[in-house]
Amino acid sequence: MKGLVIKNTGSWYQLKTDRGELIKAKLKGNFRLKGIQSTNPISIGDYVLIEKDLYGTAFISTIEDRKNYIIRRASNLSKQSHIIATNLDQAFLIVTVNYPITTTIFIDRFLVTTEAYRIPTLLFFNKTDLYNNHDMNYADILIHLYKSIGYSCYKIAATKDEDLLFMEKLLRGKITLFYGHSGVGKSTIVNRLIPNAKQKVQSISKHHNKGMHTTTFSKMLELPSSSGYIIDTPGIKGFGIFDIEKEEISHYFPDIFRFSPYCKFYNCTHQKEPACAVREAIKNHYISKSRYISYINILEDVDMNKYREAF
Ligand SMILES: Nc1nc2c(ncn2[C@@H]2O[C@H](COP(=O)(O)OP(=O)(O)OP(=O)(O)O)[C@@H](O)[C@H]2O)c(=O)[nH]1
Ligand SMILES: [Zn+2]
Repeated sequence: MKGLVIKNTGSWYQLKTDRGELIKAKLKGNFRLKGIQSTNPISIGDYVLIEKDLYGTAFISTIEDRKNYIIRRASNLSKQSHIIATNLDQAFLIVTVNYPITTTIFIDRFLVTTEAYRIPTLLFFNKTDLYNNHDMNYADILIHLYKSIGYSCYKIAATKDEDLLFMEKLLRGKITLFYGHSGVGKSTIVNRLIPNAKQKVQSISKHHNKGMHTTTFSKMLELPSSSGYIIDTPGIKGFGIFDIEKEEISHYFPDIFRFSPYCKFYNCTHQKEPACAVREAIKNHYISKSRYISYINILEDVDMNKYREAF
């Protein structure tokens, strides 16, 4: 029997089988995963094969190859990673230009991660009902920028039924990761799309002092009207990209990567090298300065061999 892992409690897994049943399963004692060193060999989003023993207990025997995955370092000191989710079809980045402010560095760090993991990403500018003229103008500038790079962008308000209906259509039949700063409205959106999800919604003032490295087990929430799933990531403040080379970072900035083949040096990092086509493109406004600032920001982390949460 085949199953999709939709919840991990640490000691057992909840699966949705290909027959549509919900079952609990355990991991076989001798189960080993080749490849990534991870604190959790099985993650939500994994497709697994299940065997039942004589007593009817279900065991996960095999895991199918993953299309992609998203990870973070298990803790600051550890070299091990923690897989947050696998086999994602898309990611929704929820952004607000105010209440709270989402910076372009935050947006770009997330986009680099999803580019690296080849996860299509859509941007949703939420809380538009609260925007004044200035907020709306700024949102439009950002939307213009990110659309020109190739990302779909939408203005929404979690309070508007038609916006939720629109989101729901984009979620149908897909596994979607929700991500965004604390307080941008992820739980509000999830609760309205999935009325029995009961994701905690907090007032803005209570959003401080949330534990950054508490190991939360993410879960997949099934949409009532379709075969889609949402992965909410409460408490997770960043993902990481492991083993990335300096020269590789610009590959995950499509707008910068477009120009880098024309740099004099094939391994140009677009900082101080002569005849750099990327810096020339910035000068001529083909690449936005804010994107270059984010690029340098990530480069500096790699330079210092520093693993920082991706944003
Ligand atoms: N006016 C307005 N308020 C919203 C909107 N979306 C969310 N809110 C409010 O913003 C606050 C924070 O929303 P949450 O849904 O808890 O935010 P979150 O992104 O889930 O935050 P974390 O769980 O900390 O990651 C709540 O008070 C919501 O009612 C919106 O579109 N318009
Ligand atoms: Zn260059």
